[in-house]
Amino acid sequence: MRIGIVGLGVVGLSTGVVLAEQGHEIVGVDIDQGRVHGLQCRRPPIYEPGLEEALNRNFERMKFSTDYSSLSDAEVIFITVSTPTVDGRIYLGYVFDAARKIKEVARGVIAIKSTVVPGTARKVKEITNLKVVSNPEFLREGNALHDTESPDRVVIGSDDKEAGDLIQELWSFTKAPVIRTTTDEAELIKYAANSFLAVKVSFINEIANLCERLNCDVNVIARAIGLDKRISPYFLSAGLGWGGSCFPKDTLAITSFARDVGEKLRIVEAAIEVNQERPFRALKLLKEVMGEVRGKTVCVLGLAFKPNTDDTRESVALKVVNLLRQEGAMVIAYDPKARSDVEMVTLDECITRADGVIIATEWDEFRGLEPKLRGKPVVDGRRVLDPAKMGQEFRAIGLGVR
Ligand SMILES: NC(=O)c1ccc[n+]([C@@H]2O[C@H](COP(=O)([O-])OP(=O)(O)OC[C@H]3O[C@@H](n4cnc5c(N)ncnc54)[C@H](O)[C@@H]3O)[C@@H](O)[C@H]2O)c1
Ligand SMILES: O=c1ccn([C@@H]2O[C@H](COP(=O)(O)OP(=O)(O)O[C@H]3O[C@H](CO)[C@@H](O)[C@H](O)[C@H]3O)[C@@H](O)[C@H]2O)c(=O)[nH]1
Repeated sequence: MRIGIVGLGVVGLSTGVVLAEQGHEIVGVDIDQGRVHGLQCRRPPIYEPGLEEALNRNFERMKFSTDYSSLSDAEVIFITVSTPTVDGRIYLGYVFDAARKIKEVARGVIAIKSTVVPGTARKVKEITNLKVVSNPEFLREGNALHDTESPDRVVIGSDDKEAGDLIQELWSFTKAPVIRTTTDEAELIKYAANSFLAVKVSFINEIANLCERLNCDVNVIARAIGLDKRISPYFLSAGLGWGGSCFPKDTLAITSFARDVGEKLRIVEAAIEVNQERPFRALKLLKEVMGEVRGKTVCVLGLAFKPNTDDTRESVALKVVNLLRQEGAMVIAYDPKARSDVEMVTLDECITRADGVIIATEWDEFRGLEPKLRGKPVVDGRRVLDPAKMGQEFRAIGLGVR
């Protein structure tokens, strides 16, 4: 099948390479000239494990362009453009812009993969007069290709049976359970899933706060409650909180959307509030072991919002950096992949030069650093170190002082 992809970020590219691997012809369109040019030269614009290799393997079946007319004979067109939150509300301008341009050139079925509030697919149908299916994406960055090939479920929201059947057929190779819904329900499923996961992390972070007051370890609590199948062990890692390109914007988008239709999502709003406090928590713990940070050099280990990505969007690590700077500290940082406006140094230099250290992302490289870090004021914000191997000047999220 000839498949169009509009928006070549992590979602568009993962969808593209995975469907190309299944033998489909892919036409990718993006308004970002640099991004398209890089892809034409086999260079992905982002770091995602396996992406460059998959792009090279399937390059013969993948075309990239800034010109929407290349979508003219595509049978299915995925919309995978950004849907940022602006002033606390979802901004759908990129989706509607894509829809208007698709309308000019194409006749295929539109499948919306971007995360959008309920009612958006119906609006895209009004704009384009084409068949529109909501097919939300649940991939995680760092695992994007695996999650696209082997999702836990495929959600297909469609008010037109034939169009829904076509998209269902496209993903049938995944063997994942398929949930057929209305477009509004499919759109809401995506927000309910992300909100639930964000709530789960904020919940364990509140228990972590309590553990710090007591002689308790949140990891012990999380392990024990996670063995209850109804709770499950996933998304129970206490730390500096959730960041990234999805949870922060999606929880804001759905809470403001809910308010607009007359409902307050109190639990999701509380989860946001808990999350906003996380960087302050890191600073509080650091001050406990090194006193005021003014005039001192603090090393932040990890800038990406989570390991195995170079993505720093809404990264809590960067919020910690800003907070340290506001307090008058000089900040240096090390991250295996991510970059920022902070002075970047090697791992060894970061540790040697620092008066204090905060571990902000749980890169594997940071495990086993106890001998190098012992004796320095250290805050383990992601629980990668063994507290038994650290000295007095050590604090960890969710660990009471013993
Ligand atoms: N990042 C994730 O892990 C993830 C997972 C599931 C769902 N989502 C959702 O999928 C969507 C895309 O996310 P992403 O992280 O891939 O985004 P991204 O910002 O990395 O990429 C989006 C791309 O869309 C392009 N674009 C914007 N407007 C366009 C237009 N009118 N025409 C053509 N191209 C246009 C941008 O130039 C950019 O290259 C968002 O709605 C996001 O919430 C993201
Ligand atoms: O136990 C946990 C799990 C996650 N996090 C943090 O939560 C954030 C999000 O992590 P993760 O969900 O792994 O990353 P994303 O790639 O943002 O993926 C989420 O957001 C995507 C975009 O909507 C969805 O498709 C995915 O299903 C959903 O997991 C990160 O900052 C993590 O550090 C924790 O603090 N503790």
